[in-house]
Amino acid sequence: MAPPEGPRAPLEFGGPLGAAALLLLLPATMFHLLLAARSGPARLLGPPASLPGLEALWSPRALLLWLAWLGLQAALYLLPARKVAEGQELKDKSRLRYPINGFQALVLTALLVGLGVSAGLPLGALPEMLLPLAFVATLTAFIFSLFLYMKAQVAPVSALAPGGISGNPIYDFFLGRELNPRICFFDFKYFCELRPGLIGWVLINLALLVKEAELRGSPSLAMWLVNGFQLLYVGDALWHEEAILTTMDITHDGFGFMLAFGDIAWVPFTYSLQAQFLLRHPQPLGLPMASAICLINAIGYYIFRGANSQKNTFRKNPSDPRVAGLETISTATGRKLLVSGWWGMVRHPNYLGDLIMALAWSLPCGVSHLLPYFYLLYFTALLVHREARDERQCLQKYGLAWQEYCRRVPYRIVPYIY
Ligand SMILES: NC(=O)C1=CN([C@@H]2O[C@H](COP(=O)(O)OP(=O)(O)OC[C@H]3O[C@@H](n4cnc5c(N)ncnc54)[C@H](OP(=O)(O)O)[C@@H]3O)[C@@H](O)[C@H]2O)C=CC1
Ligand SMILES: CC(C)=CCC[C@@H](C)[C@H]1CC=C2C3=C(CC[C@@]21C)[C@@]1(C)CC[C@H](O)C(C)(C)[C@@H]1CC3
Repeated sequence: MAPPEGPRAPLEFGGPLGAAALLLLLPATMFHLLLAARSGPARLLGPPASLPGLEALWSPRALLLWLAWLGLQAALYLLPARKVAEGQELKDKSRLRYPINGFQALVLTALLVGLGVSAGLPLGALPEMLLPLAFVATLTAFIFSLFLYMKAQVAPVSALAPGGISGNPIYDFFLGRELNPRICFFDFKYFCELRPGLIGWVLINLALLVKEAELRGSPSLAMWLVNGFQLLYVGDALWHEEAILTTMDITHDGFGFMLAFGDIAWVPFTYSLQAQFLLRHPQPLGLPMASAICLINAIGYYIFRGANSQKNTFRKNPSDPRVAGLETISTATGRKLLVSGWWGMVRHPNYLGDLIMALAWSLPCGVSHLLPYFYLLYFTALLVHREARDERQCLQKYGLAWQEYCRRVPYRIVPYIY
C-alpha cells in the first residue's frame, strides 16, 4: 500500500547509501570477528589470518540444526503463557496482545539441552560449527527481511513504522516498513527480539564452556564469569519480558533487515565473542581480580535493573508506592517525566548500567587483546546513537517539558562527563 503523504521522519544511518553499506558491513564485521576470535593473533583491526572457502561456510547439517532451533523456539512461543500482556496503543487506537512465556522458553530449552546432553548430544561440537551456523543465520535474515518487505507492501498504512516509509527500497528494506508484522498471534519482531538470538547466545556460551572443559580438563574461571554474567543478562531480559513492549524497537522501529539480522545473527554470534576468544586464548584470572570484576558487574546490573524497573513501574502506575514519592515534570501529553531517583541522575541511567556490565564482560579476557573489548566499543556507539534518536523523539513528543527535563538533568549517560 502507498505510504501516507505529509512530513516524513528524517533519514537515519546516512540514508539509502548508509543503509546499503550497512547491509554488507554488518555481516562482514560478524564474520571478521568469528574468524579473528579463532585465529592466533586475534586482531580486532587488520585483515583476518585467512578467508574461509565456501565449503567452510556452507553445511547442510548447520542448516538443519538452525531450522530445528528456530522451529523449537517458535513452538515454545506458542505454548500456553502465564500471562498475555497488552502493548502500547497503536495509531488506530488498538493494542496488540503478546504472550509472556520467554522465561519459560529459556527453562524448557535448558531442560531439553540437558536431556540431549545426557543422551549423548555432543554440545562441545557446536563451537566448530559457528561459522556455517552464522552463515545460514545471515542467509535466513536476508530471506526473512525480503519476506517482511513484501508483506509490508500489502499492509494497511496505519501498520507502517514512521521511519520505514521513505519510498527508497534499500533504505526501507534495511530499516523495516511494518511496525509489528504478525501472522495471527505470532508476532515476528517480538519473537525474534527475545527468543532465538538471546537464548542461542546463552547456548553458544555454554557449548564453548563445555568445549573448554573437554580441551583443558575444566572450564577456566574467566569462562565461568563470562557465562554467568551473560546468563544473568539474558535471564533478566526474559524474566522482565513485558518491559520490552515499551522499548523503541517495538513501539517505533519497523521490522526490517537491521533488527532481523541483529536479533537472529548478530546477537548470538557476536555477543558470544568473549567466550569464543577465551576458548582459544585462555587467560589467567586470580580470585581478587575475579571478585573485583563481579563487583563491577553487580554495580552495573544494580543500576540497569533499578533504572529500567523504576521507569516501567512509573509508566504502568505512577501512584505505585515505590515511585509515588519521586519528583516529576508534567507534559502537555498528560504523561509525566521523572526528575528524581535514577532518572534524575542522568537522562539514560539504564544505558550507564548496561555499559558498566559490558566492561565487566570483557575484563575476564585480560588486557592483552582489543578483540574481546569489541562489544564494549560497539555498544558505546550503539547507545550514544540510540540516545540521540530517543532525545529527538522525546523532544518532538514532549516539547518544552523535555527541554525543562534536559535543563534539570543535564547529563545524558555518564554523570559530569556525557
Ligand atoms: N544489549 C543490547 O544490545 C541493547 C540493550 N539495550 C537496553 O535496552 C534497555 C531499553 O532501552 P531503550 O529502549 O533504548 O530506551 P529506554 O528504556 O531508556 O526508554 C526511553 C524512553 O523512556 C521514556 N523516558 C525517558 N526519560 C524518562 C523520564 N525521565 N521519566 C519517565 N520516562 C522517561 C521515554 O518514553 P515514554 O515517555 O514514551 O515512556 C523514552 O522514549 C536499556 O537498558 C538499554 O541499555 C538497548 C539496545 C541494545
Ligand atoms: C548493529 C546491529 C545489527 C544493530 C541491531 C541492534 C540490535 C542487535 C539491538 C537493538 C536493540 C536490542 C535490544 C536487545 C538486544 C540487542 C538489540 C536487538 C535486548 C533484547 C538485550 C537484553 C536487554 O535486557 C533488553 C531486553 C533490554 C534489550 C532490548 C533491546
